[in-house]
Amino acid sequence: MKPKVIVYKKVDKKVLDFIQDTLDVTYFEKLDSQTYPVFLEELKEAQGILGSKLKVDQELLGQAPNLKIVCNTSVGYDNLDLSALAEHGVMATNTPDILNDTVADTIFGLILSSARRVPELDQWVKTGQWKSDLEEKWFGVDVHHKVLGIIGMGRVGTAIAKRAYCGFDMEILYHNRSRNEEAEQKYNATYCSLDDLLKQSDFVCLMTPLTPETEKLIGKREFELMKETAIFINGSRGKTVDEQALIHALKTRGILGAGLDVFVQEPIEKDHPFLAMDNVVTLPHIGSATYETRFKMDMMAAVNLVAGLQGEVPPNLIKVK
Ligand SMILES: NC(=O)c1ccc[n+]([C@@H]2O[C@H](COP(=O)([O-])OP(=O)(O)OC[C@H]3O[C@@H](n4cnc5c(N)ncnc54)[C@H](O)[C@@H]3O)[C@@H](O)[C@H]2O)c1
Ligand SMILES: O=C(O)[C@H](O)CO
Repeated sequence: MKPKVIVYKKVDKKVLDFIQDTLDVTYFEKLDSQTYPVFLEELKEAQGILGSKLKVDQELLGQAPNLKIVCNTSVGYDNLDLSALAEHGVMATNTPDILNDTVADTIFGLILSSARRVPELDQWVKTGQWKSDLEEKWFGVDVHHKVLGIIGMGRVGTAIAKRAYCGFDMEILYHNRSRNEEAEQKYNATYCSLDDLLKQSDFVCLMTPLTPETEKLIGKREFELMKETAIFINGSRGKTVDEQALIHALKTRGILGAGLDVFVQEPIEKDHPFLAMDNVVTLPHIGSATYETRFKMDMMAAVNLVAGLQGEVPPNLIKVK
């Protein structure tokens, strides 16, 4: 008998076929109020689950007595309680590296669109306001030859540094848990303290995982250290930033603007202050959301699932420190 698994996100047929070759799949295109109770029922038998964002904690694991592996289709795994997983003897995997370039492209989209005010000007043109030469009040700021500060110079951070250095002649500062030789040697990145990075950067880009140490890493004090002309970019997780402090910094022009792919609450509340601010560019957590990359992430998660349930070490096993 094939081991039972649950896929709880929409995946390409090729991914589903690959899993079904060796495993007995229950498939939910999404989890919502209708499908979640059925998912919980199936979880009692499931040996593996594949999907994203689901909070996997003591409570969920308590309802999954046969579970052996949880395959996240994301590189970030702050939705997983690693110590609870270890306690229950359940493996977990993620999808690193294959999304680096796609996410770095998204981050550059945010940098460019906030610096050159693309969404604002798009609306200005489309609402018929372009009737004469552009007035100075609509000008943006340059990106090229500016200073980019990257907090979290890991896999994605390094791909951002590559674009900044090779494509935009930017000077790169970074702050990280350890030195990143590749970024230093290939992209001339300079390691510095968090405070020096905040004081000197024209663009501050946050790309750390969400952990107890990085929760609200950037708050009132940090925004006050930034230049009044700085643009803040968040591609990590919403909770790495104190959103109230960011709102204050933006409203009081303590910083020039922000480009955000992630929020404390996703989807964002419809009356959230960011949505009424011209100097904020918002994206709906689309860092890796291209057809090509999402397909590769799903297939990578599927390979992990199959390997884990065939008694192999899954290629992207998350190590519990
Ligand atoms: N917006 C998106 O769609 C999207 C896409 C991919 C990744 N992400 C987020 O970005 C994170 C990073 O992804 P990655 O693949 O580059 O991970 P990574 O592990 O390769 O890099 C993260 C870096 O952050 C550093 N770091 C961790 N804690 C730190 C701290 N307290 N201070 C300074 N640096 C610290 C680490 O040293 C590491 O170099 C993910 O965990 C995820 O949350 C978001
Ligand atoms: O961590 C990731 O891979 C992205 O944020 C998608 O969830």
